[in-house]
Amino acid sequence: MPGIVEGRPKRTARYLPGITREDSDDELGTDDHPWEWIYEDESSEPGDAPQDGKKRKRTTTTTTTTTTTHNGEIIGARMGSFECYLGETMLLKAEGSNEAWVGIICDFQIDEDGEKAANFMWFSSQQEIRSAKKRTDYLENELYLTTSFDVNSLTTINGKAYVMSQAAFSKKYPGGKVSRKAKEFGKVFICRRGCNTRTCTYTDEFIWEDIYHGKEDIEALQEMIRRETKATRKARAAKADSPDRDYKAEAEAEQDGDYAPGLLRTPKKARTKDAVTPSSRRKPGASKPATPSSHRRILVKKHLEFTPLATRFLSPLNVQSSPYQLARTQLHVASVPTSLPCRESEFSLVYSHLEAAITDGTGTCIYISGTPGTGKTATVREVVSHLDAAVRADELDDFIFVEINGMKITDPHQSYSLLWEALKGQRVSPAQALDLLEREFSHPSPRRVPCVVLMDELDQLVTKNQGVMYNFFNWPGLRHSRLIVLAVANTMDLPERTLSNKISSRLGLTRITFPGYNHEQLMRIVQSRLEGVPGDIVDADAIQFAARKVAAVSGDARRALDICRRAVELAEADAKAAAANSPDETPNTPSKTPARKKEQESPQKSKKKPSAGRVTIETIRRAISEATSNPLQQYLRSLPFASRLLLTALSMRTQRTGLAESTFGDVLEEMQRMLKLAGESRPLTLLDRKATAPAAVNPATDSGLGLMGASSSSRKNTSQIIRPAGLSMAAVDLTGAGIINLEGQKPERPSKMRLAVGDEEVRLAFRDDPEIKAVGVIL
Ligand SMILES: Nc1ncnc2c1ncn2[C@@H]1O[C@H](COP(=O)(O)OP(=O)(O)OP(=O)(O)O)[C@@H](O)[C@H]1O
Repeated sequence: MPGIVEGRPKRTARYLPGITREDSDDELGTDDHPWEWIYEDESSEPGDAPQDGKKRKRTTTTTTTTTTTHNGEIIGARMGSFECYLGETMLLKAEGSNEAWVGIICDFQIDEDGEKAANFMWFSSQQEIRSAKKRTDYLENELYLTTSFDVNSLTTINGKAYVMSQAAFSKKYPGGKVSRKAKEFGKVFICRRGCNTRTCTYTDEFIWEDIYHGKEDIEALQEMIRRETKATRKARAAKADSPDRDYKAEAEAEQDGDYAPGLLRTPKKARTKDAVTPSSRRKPGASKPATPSSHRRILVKKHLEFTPLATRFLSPLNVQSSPYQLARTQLHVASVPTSLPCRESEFSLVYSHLEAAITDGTGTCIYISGTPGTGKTATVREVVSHLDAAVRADELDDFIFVEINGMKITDPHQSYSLLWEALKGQRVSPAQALDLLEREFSHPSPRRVPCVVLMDELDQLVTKNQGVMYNFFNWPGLRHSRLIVLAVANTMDLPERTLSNKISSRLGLTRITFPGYNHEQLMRIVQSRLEGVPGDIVDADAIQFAARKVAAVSGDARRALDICRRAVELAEADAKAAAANSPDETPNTPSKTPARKKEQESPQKSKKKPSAGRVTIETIRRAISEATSNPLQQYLRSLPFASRLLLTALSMRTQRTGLAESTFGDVLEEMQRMLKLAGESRPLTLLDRKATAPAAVNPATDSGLGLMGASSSSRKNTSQIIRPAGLSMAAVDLTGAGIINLEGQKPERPSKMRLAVGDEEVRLAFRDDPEIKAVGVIL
């Protein structure tokens, strides 16, 4: 097991947070003995509570595969003269951490690493309970029994712990303290409550000696804690009232980790978390995932009856004085829509994966891919905000959320620092953070709150050795991490390309692909953004026209929204101009104009609506042509062919790989590929106006910088060339104009290059370029 102390525990004083305790090496002795199983002898009584200190007849073995030679169950383990039994309370410790844990042995088994291990039911100290729900009445050495289990190697055992009620403690230690000289100093704890540490809910007070006598009580104890800590959770409150409620079935279905008391009694095969799929781990009573359009009522705790003025939220309807302003605001890509039409199934899928992982306390990695503007980020954020609402409504266990955007950090390694800060609130360097995260995720910590990480623009987090991507994909699979990674990228195969097929298939990513929107979907998206805008200022066919134009190219909602927003601006300007010409016309209320009134009263009579102040097909056309005739577009279109081809190849490469950065050599190869395809499908009509000496070069056989020959001998007549020097010059010119960023003064094959303008600008500029089309490129 990574990170856990192997072999002998260290002889150092260790502390349970807030509770001083001694190291227990004295109990385990100083010699390195192997751990041996202790089997129940047939003549011994099954289920004796080991805490009573009775000795039983037993047999032992040091091998892990000889269970068949023993008829009895494994009831304990021995290292030298130290023995521990099922149902006993133990102290455990972990390397690199000051923490020590107290847990009850529920089961012996062989762990995933083939080591002798035990499944522990944990106690928690009050320091480890997050949030403001900490109790204020805790005692110095008080522990809360939790519903969390964890399998740990026996080598982490550090001695025995003694748990008792407050009354028993006072009776045994009338002075209220365990003497420093006593053997059990630092190992005696009071337990009077159970706690669900992830929801921070507590059971009523109990008397430890009444409820726990030994291993036979574990199951009932678990059920009691689950029942009592759940009773305050609204989603399950109704169930608690049901007389038929089957706590045992629930307890089994809701196990943290894989342990179900009574189910796993032999060490023959350690169960792994992969044995159960996330969907089959869903609780029978768990709420169904909400879809954005389901409008599920989320019960949010209400503490105050009034909202202080300073934090009152005003609806845009109250602050937007005109329908145009409202439409512009709602169509803006930065505005957060109330729902995401056409993404219901993707929302459900992401929601159910996340809900299951948070509930089960497991890690998972979901890889989300799709072309730009297909709602990947918006959907994930929507899911997280619904999950957050569920937490606040006590329907879901608490979780931490952190967003890491590859575009917003200067160095991919900063992701480590961001994650550590989200987990612990401490700022450390990336190298330190990596070290701390490695330790954190490889150590058991049953109280760990699940962490959801959105890694957006993943392609920007690619590093030379792919360390960042590998770690973020790998950590969720570590048994103790409770890390849920949502990796968002534009291409489906980024993990395979950057990490190799072998590694990425081992990582077992859950993949969700977001397809581009078709025109009907884009129409619905725009229409939903215009809901509540008074005045009917946008024609339905105008929306359809915009949607069709965008769907034909990209299926990008961002682009459709941008075009429509610009069209609204144009219509608003028209309305203002019309109002200036006619004092009766009020630009803010187009429907109140006499012409509009008449038109609304008898729509049949006036077939053609007056366009001033409305968004019509014509307005959309203007918006599109404006977008395509801005100075950047004009500049791009006026570039020489070599530059246009270079940019096209770079854009193609960026789209194909999902990586913003390519080398000059990669881009040349991309051109070679394009030309080869074009050469196969149609005669080339490449023109390099700067070329002085046309020459035929076969693109299929030529390589390197001389690849730009256009044709084989059969197409000699149409062949033109672009010289390597032309391409290098084009790259230098484009760098100077700020269109691309290029590493170094002069392009070499390994020089890195990337677009410094939006990829969509390049596609827009050259989409209808006849010479680019002739190369067979469909942008
Ligand atoms: N189904 C939808 N309904 C409403 N708005 C949407 C929908 N899908 C996308 N949008 C809007 O389109 C814009 C782009 O969406 P988003 O950023 O989620 O796309 P993305 O797929 O993450 O793109 P990129 O890969 O470029 O980051 C946002 O303003 C978002 O609100």
